[in-house]
Amino acid sequence: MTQDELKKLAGNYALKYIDQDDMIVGVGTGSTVRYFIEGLATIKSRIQGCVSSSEQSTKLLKEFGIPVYELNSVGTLDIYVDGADEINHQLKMIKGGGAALTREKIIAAASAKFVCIADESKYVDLLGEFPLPVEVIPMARSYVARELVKLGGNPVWRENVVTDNGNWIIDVHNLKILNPVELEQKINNIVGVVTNGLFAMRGANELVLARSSGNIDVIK
Ligand SMILES: O=C[C@H](O)[C@H](O)[C@H](O)COP(=O)(O)O
Repeated sequence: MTQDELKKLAGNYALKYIDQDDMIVGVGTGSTVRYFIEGLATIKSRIQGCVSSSEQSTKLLKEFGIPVYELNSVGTLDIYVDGADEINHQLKMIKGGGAALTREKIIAAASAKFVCIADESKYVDLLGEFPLPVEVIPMARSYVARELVKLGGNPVWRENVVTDNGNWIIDVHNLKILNPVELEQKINNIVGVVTNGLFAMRGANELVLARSSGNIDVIK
């Protein structure tokens, strides 16, 4: 199966988590989530709506006629479904390849359960081969980059990308992330960092993993 077919398989499988009527579902961003949103559209009469993690997902949800709510107007969400750029065996992730990391992290924090949907290529032993995205306040870009070098990384500014929050992204290459929780905290403590793409303090609760064979494994 192609990677795209596997993403679709994982996205459709996650519909099983919409197991009550009138749920408000937290939705992530990206090409895997796109399939989940397409699936949600087929059961939209059963849900109340969604909270969206990006302008891109909001646009798609609205095109499908799915109501989109502000996070501030709803309570704790039962479920948040999102993809990942890398996920390890402890279900800690690197996210933000699509620059949506900050809103994603906020909705994940405000949700009771985080279900990650991914194809097998995302499942890794050690996080860090995928460059770690860091969202920064624009004026802090060079300062933050110098601090990231001190942490052993090779920061590269993702030029021409502005996040939904009006900020910039630095991708940190060559990090061997042996302690994701510690690194997440250290990077978040650099002044000028909005957040970084390590989802380690709050990882996923379940991973819906589409194996290249076409089988789905649910890892908890
Ligand atoms: O900012 C983007 C998000 O963190 C995505 O969840 C992540 O990049 C995975 O996206 P995709 O499903 O397109 O690989």
